[in-house]
Amino acid sequence: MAEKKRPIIIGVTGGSGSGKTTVSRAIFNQLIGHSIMILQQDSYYNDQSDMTMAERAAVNYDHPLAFDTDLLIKQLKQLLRYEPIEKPVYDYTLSTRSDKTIHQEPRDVIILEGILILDDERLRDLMDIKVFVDTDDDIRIIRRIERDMNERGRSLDSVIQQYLATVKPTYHQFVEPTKRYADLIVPEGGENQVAIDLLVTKIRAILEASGNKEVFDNPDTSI
Ligand SMILES: Nc1ncnc2c1ncn2[C@@H]1O[C@H](COP(=O)(O)OP(=O)(O)O)[C@@H](O)[C@H]1O
Ligand SMILES: Nc1ccn([C@@H]2O[C@H](COP(=O)(O)O)[C@@H](O)[C@H]2O)c(=O)n1
Repeated sequence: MAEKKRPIIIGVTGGSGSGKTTVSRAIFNQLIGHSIMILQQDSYYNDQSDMTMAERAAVNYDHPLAFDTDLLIKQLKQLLRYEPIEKPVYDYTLSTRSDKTIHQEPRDVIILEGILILDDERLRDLMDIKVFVDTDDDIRIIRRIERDMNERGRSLDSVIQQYLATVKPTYHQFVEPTKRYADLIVPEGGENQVAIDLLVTKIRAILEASGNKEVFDNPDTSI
């Protein structure tokens, strides 16, 4: 009996500021016209609406327990059955989930991106390709300072304090060790065109092997 078609999941991980989002978007952009989406693990940070801002500021956001991984797995399984999901929306300035959700239709290719997606065996087991974006700590902290001050409403002091107290030690405790689960380790992130081309070629091959050569005339270009 022919195997039932199912979406493929590409996991893209690495430390904060390593270039995960850049790599994911580069893959997405090369496959526009195919049925593809990006799902960010950050959308699945725990809802903390019952906590004070002081309590939220004390949370370690780089620890596996900061995420609602059960919800992420539940929604990934829905997408794998070609069912739509109501994706949570995370607010970094308030450090909690917004009361809005985004309706997401299923797609043939799911790029799952986040710092701890390879830490949980249940998530690893759902992935077809696992990628670790490898970027030195000093480059990542410089990028993070710029990003958190410009986009996440943080002060320089708070970024440095958080980096030294939790981001850096937790990266070395939980994120960096997941490199051993990766099929591909990508130095230089979004600038590594060879790695991105290899990934896109592999994804196209998987899609063709599964009889999925669908290309849309009016592609969905939103991420
Ligand atoms: N290879 C690269 N060279 C220079 N800047 C990069 C590179 N990759 C990413 N960046 C920049 O670094 C910042 C963080 O990258 P991003 O992809 O958002 O990282 P992550 O998703 O891992 O936190 C962004 O401003 C991005 O434009
Ligand atoms: N309320 C929060 C939630 C998360 N963070 C930090 O975000 C980082 C993960 O996002 P990337 O896009 O950088 O991969 C993670 O390192 C958390 O420390 C936060 O600061 N506040």
